[in-house]
Amino acid sequence: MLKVEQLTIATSSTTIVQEVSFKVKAGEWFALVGQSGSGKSMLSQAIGGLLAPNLQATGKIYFKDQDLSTLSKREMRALRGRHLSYVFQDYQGSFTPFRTIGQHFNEYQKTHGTHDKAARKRQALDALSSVGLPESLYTRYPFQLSGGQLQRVSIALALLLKPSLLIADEATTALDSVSSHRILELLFQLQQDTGCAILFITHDWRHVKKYANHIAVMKDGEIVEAGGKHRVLDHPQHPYTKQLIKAAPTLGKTLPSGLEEIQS
Ligand SMILES: Nc1ncnc2c1ncn2[C@@H]1O[C@H](COP(=O)(O)OP(=O)(O)OP(=O)(O)O)[C@@H](O)[C@H]1O
Repeated sequence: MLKVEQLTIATSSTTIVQEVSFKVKAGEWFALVGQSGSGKSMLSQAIGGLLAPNLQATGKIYFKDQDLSTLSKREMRALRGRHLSYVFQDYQGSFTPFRTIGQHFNEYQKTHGTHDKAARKRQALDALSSVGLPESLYTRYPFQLSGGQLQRVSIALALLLKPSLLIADEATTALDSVSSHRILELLFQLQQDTGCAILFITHDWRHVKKYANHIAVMKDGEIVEAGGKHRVLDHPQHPYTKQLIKAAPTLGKTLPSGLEEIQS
């Protein structure tokens, strides 16, 4: 579904992401972990054509076998939202303060071609209830919602058009642990329901352990190790992966993945 090949991202003076390659399969929960500043967000932005203008990307990104570098800005905009969407850590920044939640849905739906007004409203109300929110929030303003509710709305918007890939960049970092747990359970449920793949960027190994199928570990702009969850968590090869896992006491004393040892 997503294939990144030899992707390098640089400014005129510094290389930030260096020759990164990986694949995300349909329906998979792919976790990208690594220290702050290692280039995870930049990588995720490059996939959707969202890099800042001072950054240059080289290499190839294929989404469903289509080379994204061949798409025009317009085609890329159409792809975002419909086939590939994002949930960001800074969910507040995705909302315009003096527009109701309903208006946010409306605008998004119009951009992506749902022309019938009644159908838009019905779809938006259904989307709110799919993320466990009451329909009454439709007429509220973003600042009248809690952080957890607002992040639910951004998930509802991100999944509205049933994308096949959702990029969740530190989606729960700004939430308290109860809200964060609920949001992840919701994402997991929605992933089961819709079959979308998730590229999940996180610092939190508990979430990796619980939800990921596949893990890639990033350090200083490079993927230093990647593999299935069991392999990476229980039998890490790279010293940096070993160090990160060791520093995550919440993984417990049994096998870090919590799975049974593989019998060879
Ligand atoms: N537009 C930009 N121009 C130059 N450098 C940038 C730009 N945006 C980000 N950076 C730098 O690129 C590096 C990688 O940033 P990025 O946000 O991808 O890291 P990250 O791994 O996602 O970190 P975190 O986990 O803290 O979110 C950082 O050193 C950051 O300061």
